[in-house]
Amino acid sequence: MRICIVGAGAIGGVLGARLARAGADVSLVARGPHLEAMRTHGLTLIEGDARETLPVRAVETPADLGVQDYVFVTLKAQSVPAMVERMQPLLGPTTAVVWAVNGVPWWYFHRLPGPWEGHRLACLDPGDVQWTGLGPERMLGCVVYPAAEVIEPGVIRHIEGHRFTLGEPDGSKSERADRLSRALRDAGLKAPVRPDIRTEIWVKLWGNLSFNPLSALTGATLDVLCTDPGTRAVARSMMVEAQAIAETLGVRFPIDVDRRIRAGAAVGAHRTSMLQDLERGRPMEIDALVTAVQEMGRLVDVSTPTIDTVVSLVRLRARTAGCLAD
Ligand SMILES: NC(=O)C1=CN([C@@H]2O[C@H](COP(=O)(O)OP(=O)(O)OC[C@H]3O[C@@H](n4cnc5c(N)ncnc54)[C@H](OP(=O)(O)O)[C@@H]3O)[C@@H](O)[C@H]2O)C=CC1
Ligand SMILES: CC(C)(CO)C(=O)C(=O)O
Repeated sequence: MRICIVGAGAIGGVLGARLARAGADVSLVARGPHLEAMRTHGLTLIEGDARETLPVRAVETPADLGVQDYVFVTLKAQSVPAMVERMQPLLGPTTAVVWAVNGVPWWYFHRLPGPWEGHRLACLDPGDVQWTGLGPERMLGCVVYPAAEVIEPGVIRHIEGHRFTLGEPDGSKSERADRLSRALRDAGLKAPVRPDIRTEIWVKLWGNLSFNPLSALTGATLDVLCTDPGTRAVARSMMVEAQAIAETLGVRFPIDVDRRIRAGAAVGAHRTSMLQDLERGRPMEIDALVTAVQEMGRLVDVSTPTIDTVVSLVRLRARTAGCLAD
């Protein structure tokens, strides 16, 4: 089974190191000093007090690798369109593309029974580049629960979490999802296959759509955002608006907003990935995490006053810091 990880930074690095350690046929696509470090010294994974360096196959050009059985996308959402053409040599007729990216996926409405089946979200896939170039039928949903960080080139700190929940967009039980789940389990990760991946996406997204922009606006860590009465109230209102959108689209949340906020607080003094991107002067993942939810609100006629306010504030924050993705 040939597995490729496109965008092997923090999350892709955890996956790559775990799969390589388990003896899987895995290749990593990366760039810059991080790629050079992995080529020269191997990929170092730090988990708690354990530090291990593994030899990995790491390349800059996907064409060097040929057709794969599974291609994990672990890029930030806004980096994917520019990679679509370069990914073509990895894709054969049966290749599954595992969408391990936070936020609303561009294929959200693919095979979603109901009036919006096949609808395209403009802010996520302008010009349908991903829809045409990757193809929604290749997509296997994946909700990423671990937290990780590239602390220096070639070195990943896996902070917590082991679950990569998988699911087919049409909710079917498939051999490709089961096979990948077994491979991830063999690598010591948790990879349950769920019949309703969109519910999982929304539960994770609840936190990202509110905590991430609020952290970028305030500089606060999760524990503070979730307990300060002011930011907690703003996050809660955004989550309630998002819940109304998701429920209109048929999602039934297995937990309530307050439990989700408590789970965020329990992560502790963590700087969200959006805050980290802002601090490092990197493009912020605003559209997949927040703007797409606003766009879905317009689609299903649910008003989103708090989300609208936060979108405009965080976009301006990103623009003034030079961190607005193109
Ligand atoms: N980190 C975390 O704790 C969590 C992240 N997520 C989600 O997972 C996804 C991945 O995030 P994360 O791993 O943190 O992101 P990272 O930025 O650490 O990893 C992405 C990697 O892709 C590389 N890259 C970007 N463009 C290209 C290109 N054209 N060619 C080759 N390499 C490229 C980046 O390189 P460069 O650095 O040079 O840009 C980077 O190394 C995101 O959607 C994120 O929201 C989900 C849960 C937790
Ligand atoms: C906070 C965390 C790790 C989990 O919600 C995350 O997804 C992010 O920082 O973007």
